[in-house]
Amino acid sequence: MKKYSILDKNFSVEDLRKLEENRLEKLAGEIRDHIINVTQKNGGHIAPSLGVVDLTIVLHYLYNTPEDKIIWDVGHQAYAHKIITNRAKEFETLREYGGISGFLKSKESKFDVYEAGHTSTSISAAAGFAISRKLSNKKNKIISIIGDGALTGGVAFEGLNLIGSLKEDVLIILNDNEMSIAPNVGGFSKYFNKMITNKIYLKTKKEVQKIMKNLKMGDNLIDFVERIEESLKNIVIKGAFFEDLGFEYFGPVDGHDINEMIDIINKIKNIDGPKLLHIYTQKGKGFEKAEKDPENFHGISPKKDKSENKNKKITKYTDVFSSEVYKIAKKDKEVVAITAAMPNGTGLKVIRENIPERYIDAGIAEQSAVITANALAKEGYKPFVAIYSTFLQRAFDQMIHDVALQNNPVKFFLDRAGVVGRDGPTHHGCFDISYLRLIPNIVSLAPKDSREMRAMINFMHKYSDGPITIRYPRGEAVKPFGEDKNYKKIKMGEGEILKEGEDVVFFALGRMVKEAYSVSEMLEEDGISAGVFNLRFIKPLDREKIIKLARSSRFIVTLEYGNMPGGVGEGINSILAENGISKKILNIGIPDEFVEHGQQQKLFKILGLDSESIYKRVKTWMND
Ligand SMILES: Cc1ncc(C[n+]2csc(CCOP(=O)(O)OP(=O)(O)O)c2C)c(N)n1
Ligand SMILES: CC(=O)[C@@H](O)[C@H](O)COP(=O)(O)O
Ligand SMILES: [Mg+2]
Repeated sequence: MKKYSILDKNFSVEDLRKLEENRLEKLAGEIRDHIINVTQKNGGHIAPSLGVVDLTIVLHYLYNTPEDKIIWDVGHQAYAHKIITNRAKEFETLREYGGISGFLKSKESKFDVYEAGHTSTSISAAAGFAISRKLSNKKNKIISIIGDGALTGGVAFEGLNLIGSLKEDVLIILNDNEMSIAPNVGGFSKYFNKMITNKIYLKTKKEVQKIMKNLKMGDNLIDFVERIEESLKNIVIKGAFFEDLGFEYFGPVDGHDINEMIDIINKIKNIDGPKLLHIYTQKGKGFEKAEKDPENFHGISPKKDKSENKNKKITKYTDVFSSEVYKIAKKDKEVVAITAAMPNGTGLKVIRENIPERYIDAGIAEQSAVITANALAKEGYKPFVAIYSTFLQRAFDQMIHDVALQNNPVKFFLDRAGVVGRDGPTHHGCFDISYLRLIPNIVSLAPKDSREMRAMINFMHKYSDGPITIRYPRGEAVKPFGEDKNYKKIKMGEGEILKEGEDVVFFALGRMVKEAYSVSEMLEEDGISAGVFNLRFIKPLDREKIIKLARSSRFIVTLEYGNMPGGVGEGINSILAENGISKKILNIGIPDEFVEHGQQQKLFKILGLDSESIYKRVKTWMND
């Protein structure tokens, strides 16, 4: 037998399949070490990935991947999959610009058969692959792995519903670790828990099956079995939820017992039709700190970021939101805080801990969270809904059909707006400016700095005419700057003139106001008089001041931290066109393409959004 090392450049998935079963545990240890070492340096989803190392080995050991398709839900737990599928060395570049992605990427490997980043898509994807397999007369296997958290997302159930009716050969593996990012919530979570812990149920089910097997026609035992079944009805019927949907249910099985998993998967592999295998695992398995605190070790920061910020007192936009919402909620009993499974990331943890009666975690169910908030607002409550920009995309229809159409005063806090960094294109919050601008009735804000953000949150709290949103980026908040004597006076639809200038005027939004301000100072040094207008509102735009300033300037530049199609730049262009103002206009923002993963500041620069790049671009453009 060839000696193996997972870091050996030539180690391949074929080598794994040649290993004796009793060597797999050692391999699991080696893979865990590699994951721990790399994530300590680069950051990343350490706990979810450590939890499924054993399962990943078993799947690649038993199945003929990539012909047999393994679909990972989210993909944040797929580090072992990457390492096993011939990327062990490259894994050292995890989440670096140009390096290995933190999620699945088809262009990275043919083993990454389906890309994700948002949860709960793996079951519907399996349905698509199963239909394709049938239409093309293929025989490959299809396996989806979904976490208990991801199974709180409605689309997962839509997928189950479809596969159950298709009756195709698909194996869904439910990886149950009782954790979403935070402890998992909701009825299903309790239900799974019961299935794992209810040993009586498991034992008795086996007993009943044994009795049934030995039963002969006309046997008096029929009465006896019926009585047992009757008394167990509740439990057995509950356990049969997946079976009623058309799946054969197996488990629960210890997801760290490689031999047991090999055993059961070998047994069920060739059973036709939809199957669900329930495994239970420990998030963070093999790394003590992560096992003890899986919530904080769900995803960790890169070492570099940690050491850079060690002695710095930084205030993040999330901190500003968190402290402000807490202050407001303490005083106002009508405030209800709502998250879709992200109490930590959004900063709502403080409400969970201090005002639990007015804290709702809807699960990974953005659509449901938005509808719930809408009904609460209708009843006179003040829902503060905190959802990342990227995840609110899931609830686009609810924003239109429920909230905006009924014009209820729901307050939305869109964290991670703009480029988030290492998570990459599935997570960048690039589209909210465009997708919210097109919806009637919704007022939207973006703060230029932390002080303005506080003022805006208080403005939102008092605003009761309809839905209102605010967007802010991931990470450190811009420190208060500018004259800004009137910062407390946020008035509906009014922007703020920060600086006047006749040569060029910058209409800047949110995070970009600071850059515009710096560029204006650089231009002043070149003798170019530059004005800066802080838009404050994405919608409604301050038409009056925009027209006035545009008329009094020779050049116009718009700046936003979001994708440009449908953005504020386009909004300003149309205001100017409507008013017959024809001047040279430059729209700056994120171009109409997906942005790769990498360090946040680096991406900001690559996109040309930093003041140096803008300055150079504007100077060239003015001279063209
Ligand atoms: C639509 C959507 N909302 C929120 C998230 C953020 N998120 C990523 S992983 C995760 C928890 C997933 O839990 P589970 O599926 O049980 O996987 P585990 O991390 O426990 O292995 C959440 C909430 C997301 N990726 N997609
Ligand atoms: C996998 C996933 O979707 C989350 O874990 C996400 O990576 C969190 O992002 P933040 O680190 O910005 O909270
Ligand atoms: Mg989980």
